[in-house]
Amino acid sequence: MTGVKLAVIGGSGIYDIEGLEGASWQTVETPWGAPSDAILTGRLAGLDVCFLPRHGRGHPLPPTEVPYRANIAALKQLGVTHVLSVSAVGSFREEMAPGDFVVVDQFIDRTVNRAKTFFEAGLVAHVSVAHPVCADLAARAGAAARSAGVTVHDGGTYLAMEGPQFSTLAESRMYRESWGADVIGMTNMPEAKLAREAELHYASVAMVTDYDSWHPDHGEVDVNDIRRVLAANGAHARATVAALAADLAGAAPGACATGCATALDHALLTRPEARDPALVAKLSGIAGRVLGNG
Ligand SMILES: CSC[C@H]1O[C@H](OP(=O)(O)O)[C@H](O)[C@@H]1O
Ligand SMILES: Nc1ncnc2[nH]cnc12
Repeated sequence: MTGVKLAVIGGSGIYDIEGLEGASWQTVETPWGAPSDAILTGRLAGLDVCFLPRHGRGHPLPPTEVPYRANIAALKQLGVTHVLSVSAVGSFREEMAPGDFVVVDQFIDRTVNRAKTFFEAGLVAHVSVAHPVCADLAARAGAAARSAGVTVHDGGTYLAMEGPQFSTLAESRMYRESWGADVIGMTNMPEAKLAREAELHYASVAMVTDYDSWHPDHGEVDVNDIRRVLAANGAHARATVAALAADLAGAAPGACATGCATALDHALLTRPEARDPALVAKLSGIAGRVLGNG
């Protein structure tokens, strides 16, 4: 297949992927600084694949300090078209049990301390994130996880919190009972929004590690419990990525129904004569398709 390049952003507990042919760690710089770490590139099941450990190898970066813009910009610079996030989450639903994967289809963004857009003063853009994940990539990711033997839930609302502390009991109950969230994590926002601005296909597989703090039989969240579930899930995550790569290599996805690759078509609001030339140049790697400087 031509043109498809898959990136995997590995969350907590996933700092590497195995089996890449010709694997090498590449250092990448972007106009928004360095990404979380070097990026592993190679081929998997016949597909060009990149891997970026979101928190860096050894997990030095807390969720607030992850350089989300640099991460997405670096992947775009490497020619990535499709991004799969693999993340640890707490569950608000009895049936979404530790060990299960939830293929997220909606987000509630409660993060407050992160740069959330590539488009600043001098070039304003408003993309739609009504449908924040690529429906086609999400369906493929769900099928890949099922083929790896995982219990998969198709669809779910991911509440992105700032962290790094876990939620209070009152917050946990509110997110679950009043807000209708299904899972909670600290990283998929603004990542998904930035991926949309960069016209990348983005999907998120949320690996349930705990029941947050609402569940009467499970007590509080404990990082040690999370670590244990993550260790058990590592093989499932790797098998999911391998199956997804094989699927993408075997069937050329056309334009997706979500419109990820054309998100900027009608998004730029600043008139050409009012644009900041320096920002226009800075954005060439993200928005060159519509700015004409890509
Ligand atoms: C290890 S528990 C909290 C931590 O794990 C998740 O990270 P990621 O989404 O990168 O897997 C969660 O969002 C928190 O950052
Ligand atoms: N309960 C939880 N809250 C926020 N992020 C998480 N990551 C894993 N479990 C979590």
